Amino acid sequence: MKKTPTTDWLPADNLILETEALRAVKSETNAIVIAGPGAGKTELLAQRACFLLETNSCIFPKKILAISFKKDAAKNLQERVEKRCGKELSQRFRSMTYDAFAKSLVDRFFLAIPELYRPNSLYDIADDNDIRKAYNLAGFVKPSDWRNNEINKNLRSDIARYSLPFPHDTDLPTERAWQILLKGELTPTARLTFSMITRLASYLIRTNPLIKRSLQLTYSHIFLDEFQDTTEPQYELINICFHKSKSTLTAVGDLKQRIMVWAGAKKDIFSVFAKDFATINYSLSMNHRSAPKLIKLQKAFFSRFDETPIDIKTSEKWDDDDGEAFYHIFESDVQEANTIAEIIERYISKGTHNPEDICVLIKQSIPRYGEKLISALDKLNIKARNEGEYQDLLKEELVVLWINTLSISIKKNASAWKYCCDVLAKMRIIDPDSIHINELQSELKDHLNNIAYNIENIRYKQDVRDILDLIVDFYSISAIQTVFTQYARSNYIEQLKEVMTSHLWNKYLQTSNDFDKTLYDLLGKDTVPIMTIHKSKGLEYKTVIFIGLEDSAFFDFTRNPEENTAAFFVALSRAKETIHFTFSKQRDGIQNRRNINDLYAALNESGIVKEIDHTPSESK
Ligand SMILES: Nc1ncnc2c1ncn2[C@@H]1O[C@H](COP(=O)(O)OP(=O)(O)OP(=O)(O)O)[C@@H](O)[C@H]1O
Repeated sequence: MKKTPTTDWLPADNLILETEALRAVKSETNAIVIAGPGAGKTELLAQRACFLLETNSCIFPKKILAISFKKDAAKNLQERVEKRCGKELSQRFRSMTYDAFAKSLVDRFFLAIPELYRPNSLYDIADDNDIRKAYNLAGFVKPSDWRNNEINKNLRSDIARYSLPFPHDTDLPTERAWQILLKGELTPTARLTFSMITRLASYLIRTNPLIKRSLQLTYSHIFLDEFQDTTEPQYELINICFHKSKSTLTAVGDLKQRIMVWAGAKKDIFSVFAKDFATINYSLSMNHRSAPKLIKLQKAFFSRFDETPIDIKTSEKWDDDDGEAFYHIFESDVQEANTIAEIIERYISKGTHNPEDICVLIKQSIPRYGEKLISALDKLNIKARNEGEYQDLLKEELVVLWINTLSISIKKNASAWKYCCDVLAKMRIIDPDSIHINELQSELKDHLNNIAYNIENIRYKQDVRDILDLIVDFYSISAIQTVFTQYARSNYIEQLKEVMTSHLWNKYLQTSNDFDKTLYDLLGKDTVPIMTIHKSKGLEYKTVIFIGLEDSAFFDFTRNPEENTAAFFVALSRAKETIHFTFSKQRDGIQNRRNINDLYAALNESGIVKEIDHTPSESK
């Protein structure tokens, strides 16, 4: 294996890293990298992976484990590393979500879980309904309370707070609910939330020193992305797995983007981690993403956070006066939808933007803030959709396999063909460069003909389901479960099949039975993404349009100003060149901007936001 001396190593793709970033990339100790939006935190992790693998600082055959929150973030990082340092080296880089990491431990070492805590069967993922029912069966929640959101939230966090083993005399209801969910007393199968799976994984590692040892021997380096959002159960797992080990941990994050405290993010995570793992801290000062004027806008928010502000530098690719921000005032959400749709149409028809370059962001409810805009865009023949519904689905390995296989069944597509051949070779344990690959390819071609025939004969929704089954049968369910270990336990494959069947069938009808267009639409091509701020984390767009800068969108601003300000900060920091904010005087009643006055104060302080009042002059 070729090895680059550490002194000769240069960042991949000729990227220039600021001094602190380069130090963090080459760090030999546990480290925290704190940096604002667009500073290149994700890029830094990709470069560090290249450094460790290319210089063999991650000594062969040891591996790197990268843990993110969202499936798309984990997948993007995996792809970035593969692109930067090639297929062979990147085989020693494993990027997954916290949920997938915990679940893979529970699934792989299922029988090592002590009997009392072992799920009774293949388990499903529990939702709020399951949790309520479990507490109810345990005698602690009345069905009449079921519709109370606050109760739901508390039950979910009680379940998450409960660390194993039993018993905790102080919380018998939760202990009983745990047992009900674990042993499938509600349904034939056990139902677990991801926080329960994470607690189970921690308990498994705590009670099995050999598994812990093998984990530490496998992974010499651990990356933790978006560290500011780490919850207590997640930190417990990381700590149990790697505390006092020889593995080196690198955590990257930004306190200004901490928007998951409501979901249990640990507020003192950086200081606790720094103490437990004796970290060296690095701080980055570049923003590679946003134009200078938008950086000015972001800076106006810095004083709102409990963090020492640093002087952010912009990329040299911009001119000083690049970047624009607009604040629109509308009479009603109908006027808002029509005007914003026209603005989007102008961007697209001028040729400066593809639909995917524009992102519509909403604080919470897409039906309330986005539906009218979707209809107004539809009238202009512009597709827009709630991207959050597709984001995770489209990153599922099995979904990627389905889509690629379907796509090469109907027309040539070199990258999809290569993907399917590579996966098939892996499943059949055949070297892609050996002569046996020809047999495998002709087997795949026969199968594709069969699928193409079935696609041509789709009449009912069931036909779509059958095609997905056909594909699973061809690769074989056991091979899928071996290569994509996340499907090893639980009936997740069945759930995915149902969701995919519905999406494909609906789009097939919408596209007048054109299966090629069906796939194109499913992938969100030529479509304006609409999503909540939480779904936009880590993403970036040429233009961002934030709908509804109003009190009711930030309904708990007064109680929780910091997290709400952080949410707004995440939204505005997704934009590369332009951002629009809207305020509508009428949206299901009169809207105000009194409680969120501080957000407006910051926009004003920046001195760059242009106000456009669209209300008819008689009602101003
Ligand atoms: N050293 C660099 N030189 C040039 N461009 C870079 C560099 N590092 C990152 N970028 C680019 O800047 C943008 C932001 O990078 P990245 O997504 O890694 O930032 P981040 O710190 O993770 O952002 P956020 O926290 O806002 O999600 C991306 O388009 C990335 O390709």
